[in-house]
Parts: sequence; C-alpha cells; structure tokens
Amino acid sequence: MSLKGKVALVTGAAQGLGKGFTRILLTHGAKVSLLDVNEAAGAELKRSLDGDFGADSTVFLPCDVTSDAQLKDAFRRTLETFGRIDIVCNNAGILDENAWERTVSINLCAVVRGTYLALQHMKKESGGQGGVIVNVASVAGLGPLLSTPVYTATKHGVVGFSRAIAEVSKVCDYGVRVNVLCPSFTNTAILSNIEDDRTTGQFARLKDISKKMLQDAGVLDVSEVAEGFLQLVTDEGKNGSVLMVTKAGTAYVTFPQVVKDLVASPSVVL
Ligand SMILES: NC(=O)C1=CN([C@@H]2O[C@H](COP(=O)(O)OP(=O)(O)OC[C@H]3O[C@@H](n4cnc5c(N)ncnc54)[C@H](O)[C@@H]3O)[C@@H](O)[C@H]2O)C=CC1
Ligand SMILES: CCCCC/C=C\C=C\C(=O)C/C=C\C/C=C\CCCC(=O)O
Repeated sequence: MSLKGKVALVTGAAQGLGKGFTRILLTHGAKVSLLDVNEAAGAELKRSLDGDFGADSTVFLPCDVTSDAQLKDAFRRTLETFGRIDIVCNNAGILDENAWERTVSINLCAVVRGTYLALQHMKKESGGQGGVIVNVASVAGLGPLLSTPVYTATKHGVVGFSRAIAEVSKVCDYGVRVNVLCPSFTNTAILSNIEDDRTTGQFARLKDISKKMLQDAGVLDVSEVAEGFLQLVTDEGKNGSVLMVTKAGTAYVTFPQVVKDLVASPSVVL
C-alpha cells in the first residue's frame, strides 16, 4: 500500500517511538496528526517537522489519551484538517508500577478507546474507506518483563485485544486491518525507568536483573522499530499480525490455535 495521500493519526507522537513512526510516515508521503499530552515537546516537534516536510504535512493536537472527550475531539480535528483518516497508531504508553491504575488506563484502556474510534472513522459499514490500525505492545506483551507485572499485563492485553478485533474486522468485513508491534528495549526516555526506583515500586530490588536482561538483549534504535512499523502499515496481507522487533531482527509471532476454524464451522451463525 502506498502512503502517498494517506492520513495517519499517532498517539504519543511527541518523542521516542511515536516520533520515529511519524517521521517514517511523512518520509513515505503521508500526512500525520500528532497527538500527545506533552504540549511543549509536541510543539517543538511540529516546528522541526515543518522545516523538513512543510507545515501542511502535520498538525499537533494536545491530547491526553485517557480522556474520551479529548481523544474523540482529536479524531474530529484530524478529519477536519486533512479530510480523511487511513492509519491509526495507538502508541502512547508509560511504565510506572506505583501508578499501576494509570498504567492500565494509558497502556490498555486508551488503546481500546483509540481502536474503537479508529474503526468508527475507517470501517466500511460506517461509510469509511477502510484502513489500518497498529497498536504498540512490547516484547513484554509476549512474556514477562521482570519487575513490571502490571506493565507486562497491559502489553499482553494489547496483543490479545488487537488479535481479537482483527478477527472481528475480518469476519464483519470492516475493511480495516489491525496489527500489533512488539519491540524489545529501544533507546527512548522510557528506558530511564530502569534506574528509577519510583517507577518500579516494590520491585525496585530486581533492578539488576532487568539491567542484565537489557544488556543481554541489547538496545534497538528507534529507526529499526520504525521499519517494522512501516511493514505492518504497508503490507496489505497482514491483519491480526504480531511483529516482534529485536536486535536479532524482525519476526512474525505464531500462536497456538486453540479452536480450529470456529468461524468456518457450519454450526456458527453470523
Ligand atoms: N522504549 C522501549 O524500550 C519500548 C517501548 N515500548 C512502547 O512504545 C510506546 C512508546 O514508548 P517510548 O517512545 O519508548 O516512550 P517515551 O516515554 O519516549 O514516549 C511516550 C510518549 O507518550 C506520551 N504519553 C504518555 N502518556 C500519555 C497520555 N496519557 N496521553 C497522550 N500521550 C501520552 C508521552 O508524552 C511521550 O511523548 C509505549 O507504548 C511503550 O510501552 C514497547 C517496547 C519497548
Ligand atoms: C524497570 C524495568 C525495566 C525498564 C525497562 C524500560 C522499558 C522497557 C520497555 C519495554 O516495553 C520492555 C522491552 C523489552 C522487554 C523484554 C523482555 C521481556 C521478556 C519476554 C520473554 O520472556 O521473552
């Protein structure tokens, strides 16, 4: 799928991975609506992107993804600005085991909210033109990251929810693909949590084990993860796909098939 003339909405776009996803989308010809709760960083990024891609290529919309009203309004303003929405990336996330309810709210509840809003705008049965959603999980969505059980749970939640919605979309012919990105440790601000006892709370004593994991796994550059993201956006054969990005390379994750061909079964009436 070519990105020329396409419009994307990215949450948590002001820095780190969201900024990397934004840049690769712009480089391939898309326009991007940048959503972030950090207004200063968002405005600064917008200024630098204006220089590289032109002021008409992006809009920055201050938005806390935990607010239903703010996220709805950001979708509305994206449509108002660019006239269409084709790509949605639910990327905003935090790691804070002390503020664990807020972690669930941002990392999982807001991904559900963003996915439902994206479907409302893009699915064919609501008059949309189809599109693609990429939800950002983590390798911690596939196995435990020691010392962050709630973060781990939210990322497993993102994987499960996205795979389920991808099946729904296929069966109901929404015309929207839903994929999941699972990066390993990547060089962004979130990594500083490894040294910050305030965010690991009662598990701070396990810091050295996490550090060893990081040393063994290595640290990805944002651009390596952005290439994986681009694959999930552009490859029209991918729906319900979970792409793992590690220092060893990229790999699509396979899962055990618990119930075979349930949908194809003649006893299931849709
Ligand atoms: N850096 C890493 O090692 C990995 C990160 N991830 C995931 O990638 C995503 C992006 O994280 P990074 O770029 O690494 O971190 P980051 O901390 O650099 O960026 C996160 C962005 O999300 C924004 N954000 C936080 N709460 C928000 C809210 N309530 N509403 C709107 N925006 C909000 C922040 O302002 C920030 O711009 C997260 O979901 C994270 O869990 C996944 C695997 C590895
Ligand atoms: C305080 C704990 C470490 C802080 C690290 C900071 C950010 C990490 C973000 C992630 O999303 C985690 C990235 C990689 C997780 C790696 C491994 C999980 C193990 C999965 C497995 O068992 O295969």
